[in-house]
Amino acid sequence: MATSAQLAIGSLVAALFIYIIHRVRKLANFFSDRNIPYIPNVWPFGSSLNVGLLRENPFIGWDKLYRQLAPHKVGGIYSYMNPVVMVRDPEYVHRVYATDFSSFVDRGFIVDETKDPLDGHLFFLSGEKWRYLRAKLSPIFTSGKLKWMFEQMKSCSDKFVDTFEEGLDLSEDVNLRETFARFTTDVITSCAFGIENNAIDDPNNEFRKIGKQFFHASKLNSQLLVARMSIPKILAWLKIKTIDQNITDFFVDVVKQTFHHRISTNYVRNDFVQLLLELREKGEVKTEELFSDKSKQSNGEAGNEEVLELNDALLTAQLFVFFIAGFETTASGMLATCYFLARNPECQQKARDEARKVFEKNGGCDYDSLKDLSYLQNCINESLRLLPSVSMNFRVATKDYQFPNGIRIEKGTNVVLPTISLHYDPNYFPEPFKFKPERFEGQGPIKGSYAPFGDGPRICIGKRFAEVEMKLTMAKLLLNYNFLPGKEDCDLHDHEIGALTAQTKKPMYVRIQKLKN
Ligand code: HEM
Repeated sequence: MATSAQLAIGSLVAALFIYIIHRVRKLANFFSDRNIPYIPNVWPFGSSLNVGLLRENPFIGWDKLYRQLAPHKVGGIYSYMNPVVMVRDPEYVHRVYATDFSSFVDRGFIVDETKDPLDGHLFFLSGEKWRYLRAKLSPIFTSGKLKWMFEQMKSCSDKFVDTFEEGLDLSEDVNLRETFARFTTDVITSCAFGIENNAIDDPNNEFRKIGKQFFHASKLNSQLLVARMSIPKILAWLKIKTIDQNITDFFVDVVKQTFHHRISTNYVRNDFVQLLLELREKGEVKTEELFSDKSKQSNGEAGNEEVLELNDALLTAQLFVFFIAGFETTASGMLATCYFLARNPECQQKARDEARKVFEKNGGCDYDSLKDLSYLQNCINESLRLLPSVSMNFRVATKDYQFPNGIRIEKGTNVVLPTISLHYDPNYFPEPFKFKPERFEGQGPIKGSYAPFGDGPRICIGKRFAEVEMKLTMAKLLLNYNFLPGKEDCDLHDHEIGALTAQTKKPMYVRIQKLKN
């Protein structure tokens, strides 16, 4: 005879079993219950078995699902057990990014900045905290402020171009990934932390080592990032950290020392540290531009009510994200631009002629003359189309929402905006694998189809900064060097499995020739 304790345990196990079955069925029927076309789950690996088994880069795997979901405007996929809504139609994508932003404010990360001090940054924060911080930080990225710190960037750029050949074998095909990563590390450490770093010359540079460690392409790394967005509650519950402790310690220490030095010596420098100290002291950074970015224009609700204390921990987290979000993406953009210009010599020559004209007219390149490098800008845009540093963007529905075609999703549903897939879709970019900078002339691509920096109020805050950095440096490189194709092409559809930013498995080799001036 079973005792009452055994009966109780038995009932509990049975109840748990029934609950699990119910949950699994609910998840399995998630899309059919809502009449959303979907790619079934290969339980429990998700809609793409290769992605689930860590045999393929998640975004390249999902790009295939994008094509399988044609012609639907909205479709469903599973990331392991988690349903994710993929928005395929550019008009709908634009709604999620911009028009209906108030229903898609967040990326869906769950952070506890009290436990992980570097997690409380703009990229991860949600809701009111994000709104408050974005409104406070936007004035730091205005055109006026970039002009103010342009000299720091220019001096890194001059040094980089002057020493570009050092350590490179110009008689061989060259992979410039590391070269550009060292350069962009120096720019961001100079402009953000106010430190004259020297990653260009020193392969053992501390910032470079930390950057490499963070972006180390491990399968676990990229799965963790996807998991942080698709199953954030489980990760938070399991207390899984995504930033190694030594990285946290490094940044906390660097920022502490820098703040201390600035305050104790009254040293003033045109950089982000200075602006953040101003923000901490006065609660705001004065800006000369009324609408410094899209977040103020379109969400209108950019909060002023203090929901976050602008303390050292919060400011450290922002400097950390400027570093992490700023160097690898920009290096990847420059690498892609070099690679595609090398394979398109006429475009390269046209960009060089334009740069020569601008530099001759102005006796060099100042901040204001960068706007005259419009063809080069189109070449960079086209390179970021063919290899967007960030392959896909994420949002979570922050309210129940109905798409114009009647599909309804509830608050809390994960949404993916498939940047790379839209960039490769011949409906929006005819002959998608041809390098055609002229696509960006006039009206340019249709709304929602092109978003290497995301879009709407949550668009990349460093877009302008990155564009200035890339344009200035690419122009100078083109005036001094000719880029030729390497022997082997890379495969745009085969990315490193664990890379957080886009990274083709075969390197993007180029050949470099010094120009006789
Ligand atoms: C070519 C270079 C870059 C690319 C391609 C890039 C791309 C992106 C993308 C796709 C997003 C997500 C936008 C969205 O969800 O709509 C983003 C967000 C962000 N980026 Fe960048 N980025 C670049 C450079 C930078 C730089 C230089 C910085 C800082 C100095 C930066 C800081 C940030 C931050 C803080 C966010 C979060 C913004 C928010 O949530 O409000 N990025 N970036």
